Amino acid sequence: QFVSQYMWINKKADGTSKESWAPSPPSLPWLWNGMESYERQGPRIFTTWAKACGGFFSVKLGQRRILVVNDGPLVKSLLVEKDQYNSSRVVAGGTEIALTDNGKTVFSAPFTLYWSRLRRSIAGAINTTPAAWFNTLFDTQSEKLIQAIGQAASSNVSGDQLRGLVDLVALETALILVMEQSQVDPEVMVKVLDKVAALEQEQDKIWTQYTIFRLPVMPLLLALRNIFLGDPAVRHRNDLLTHFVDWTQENLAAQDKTSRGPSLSHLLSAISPSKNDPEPEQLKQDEIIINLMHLTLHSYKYLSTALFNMIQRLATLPDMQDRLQQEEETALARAFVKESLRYDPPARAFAHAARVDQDVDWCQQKYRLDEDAEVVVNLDAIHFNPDYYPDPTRFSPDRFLPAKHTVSILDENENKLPAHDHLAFGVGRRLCQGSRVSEDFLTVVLARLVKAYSFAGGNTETVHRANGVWSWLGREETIGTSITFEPRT
Ligand code: HEM
Repeated sequence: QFVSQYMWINKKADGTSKESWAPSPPSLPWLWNGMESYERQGPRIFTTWAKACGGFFSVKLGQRRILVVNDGPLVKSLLVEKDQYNSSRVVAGGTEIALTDNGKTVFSAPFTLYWSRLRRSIAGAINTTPAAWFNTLFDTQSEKLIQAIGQAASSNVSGDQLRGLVDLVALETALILVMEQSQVDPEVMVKVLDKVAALEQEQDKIWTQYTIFRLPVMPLLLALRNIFLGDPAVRHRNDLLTHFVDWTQENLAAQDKTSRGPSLSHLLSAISPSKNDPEPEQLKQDEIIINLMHLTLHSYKYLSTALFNMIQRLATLPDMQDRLQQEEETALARAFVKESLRYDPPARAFAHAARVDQDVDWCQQKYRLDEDAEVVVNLDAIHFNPDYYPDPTRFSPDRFLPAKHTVSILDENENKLPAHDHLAFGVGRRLCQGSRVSEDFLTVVLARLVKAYSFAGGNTETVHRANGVWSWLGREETIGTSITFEPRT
């Protein structure tokens, strides 16, 4: 592990020399390398470096070497066509290790027979849920947000207050989707939100960041601290887990089938055999609970971030509100959601790691990609490529209205046709399993909100947060400001 984390072996298995690393940004400071710039700017700094080094480059953040991909077709080649070689995950840093119980959740688990049962069950739970059940849920949750805004002390809702309301609705939606919990006391939800915030603060701390970026000596110092004082990330995680233990036990004690179909807790605790796996070893109780918790937190945090981003932006666009409000169908609302996920994806970068040493072909050159090296997909560059998204810095939902003659952002595009898709939900084997449900949820909430209120104010400036409880790459969110909501009569 030490060798793979701190040193790279320069020979191939056959004894010949490996290719060189892809070009790196010039003049980065010794030891820290690109770490400080990344911490300040997030993935936007990758786009700056891409201008100097090209669409595929290599950089060290601290002592963590990553390979950054800024080009859709190269993403396809590495993470879709060679997905069996490039779909593992490196779990690093106290909070990520604690939250995944050292790589045991779906977000980090490898693609072995044992863990593939987990993915099958999650997909099964989502796919067997009738569309009508989702429609009712999304209508109810939209109504709750509309009412909560209406009950706010004044029609001018501050940024923080709106974020709190969006957080509550997103957390409740996630709890219903994943944990089947539709009656959670709002006070308990506030406690859960506070505990997530405490976990995130832990991830923000400088020593956690130093470990993530593999600065020498830090892992040793942290291990010593944990021996004498305990690991704060584990403490916060266990604090959160108490709720999930209770909810899972409640679910398992209740009837298996509801109007929705089998519950995720039941599916995970009694996995049915596939043809390759006639007698599956069942997941252990602690693995089930940590997965349910991670999935709930992922769903909550991303739905909340995406929804808050959208409301803030829509508040700045009165003409778009008029168009949306007149719409019978939801095609424009859906296009708005897609454009918002292109423009402001909650995860502006995500990483898959290589399972084997290999060469990468890029611009008639071969570059090395070693086992355990991380391939980081930089959406900040890919989602703003003018060859796929004409006039890319203009926020324009119309580009996602159904049209002929479009391409995928993952395909070569000699004719410069517009793209019909985005990568906010990832790609390849690790593609987000909640992508369809999430886009549906966001579309319904947006369409209903704009029919209930006209709103003004809002702010579209975003900020990079180091704390993504599921990933060292953090997340990007709108800072937000107050919005005035006027009920439509
Ligand atoms: C706006 C909302 C959401 C966004 C932006 C989002 C985004 C993402 C991203 C970027 C990944 C990593 C993909 C990769 O590494 O290629 C991911 C993974 C995942 N997401 Fe989501 N997600 C959202 C909501 C949800 C919801 C609601 C669920 C389920 C109820 C869900 C389930 C998953 C699962 C299971 C994975 C792990 C896939 C794997 O590694 O096998 N997501 N998501």
